[in-house]
Amino acid sequence: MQSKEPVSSVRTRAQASEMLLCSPSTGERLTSRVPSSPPVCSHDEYQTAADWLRTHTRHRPEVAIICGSGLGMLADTLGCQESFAYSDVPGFPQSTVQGHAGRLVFGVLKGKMCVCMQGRFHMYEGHTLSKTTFPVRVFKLLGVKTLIVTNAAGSLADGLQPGDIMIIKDHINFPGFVGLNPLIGPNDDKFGPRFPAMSNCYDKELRCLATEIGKQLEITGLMREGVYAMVGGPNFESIAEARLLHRLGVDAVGMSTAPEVVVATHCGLRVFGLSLITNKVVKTYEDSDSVNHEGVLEVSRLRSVTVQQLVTELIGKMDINNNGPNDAGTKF
Ligand SMILES: O=P(O)(O)O[C@H]1O[C@H](CO)[C@@H](O)[C@H]1O
Ligand code: HPA
Repeated sequence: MQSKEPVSSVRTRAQASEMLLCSPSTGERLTSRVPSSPPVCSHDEYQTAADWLRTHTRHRPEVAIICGSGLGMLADTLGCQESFAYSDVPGFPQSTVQGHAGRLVFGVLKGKMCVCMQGRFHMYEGHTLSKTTFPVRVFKLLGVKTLIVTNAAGSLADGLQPGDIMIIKDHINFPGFVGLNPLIGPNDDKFGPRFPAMSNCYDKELRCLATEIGKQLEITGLMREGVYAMVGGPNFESIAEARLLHRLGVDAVGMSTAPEVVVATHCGLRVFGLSLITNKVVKTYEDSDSVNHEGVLEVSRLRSVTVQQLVTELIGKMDINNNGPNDAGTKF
């Protein structure tokens, strides 16, 4: 049966969900934004940011690095630096989390042109997933071929201790299970296919290379491969949640990375990821320990030089022209 409601009073889905965010008594807006996937950024928005950066720097990066909590010092190692505050780059959101400076740093590392995000965006900050992953597509438009993601994470695996480095072999994108995926919305065919495979999203060759470099740096005792799981945050896990993750085979848990990697893989970037283990996730009711962000930042800073050495050597030794198994050819 057809609705008799006049067209002008038919609410769009966006208007209806907007109304749910208002107080039923006063009509006052209760929150500015919920982290659901749409609205998505348009191709023009990514292009505008990329064009702006091209006109403001002569650097043409081939490698992009996203620094996790407390790991921003990685950017300080770049030579011939040029940097921009996120607030100056069109379309970039703002970093709101301590330990994420909010600067985009261009420079050279071991002869390779790099761009480094000193601070990332998280879904729990209230950014849409499209905004959370915005820089990744901008990097693609700038000509980046390889993305290196780093994060701070809590360990569930018995063999992983605070200060250890976990090379990410695979991830579980828990928000994606409930429809919080950065690729939701109309597919932008210029970036990649509607249904991208995720079975090779952490490049095997780069993982092997990192393990070899770990041997040369004599840090193999600190390193192992594992599965990272993204949860929405911002609260840390309850004990029951920690036990569930452990039973599911998760080695380390954090509140980032998976959306960036999904978007990078979708547009054919080769990805390397590592988690710096900053804490053990509390799994027993007898354990009186509890995690906090300050402790996470402290461990990150203590290990940042080692992470820096590993990433620097990896960039130096990686073959920039090998785009890995996900590259279907650049469309720009
Ligand atoms: O994943 P990164 O950005 O390293 O940060 C991790 O550290 C914060 C919690 O201390 C969370 O944001 C978690 O995701
Ligand atoms: N849980 C979730 N995110 C984190 C943790 C953790 O224990 N440590 C650092 N980021």
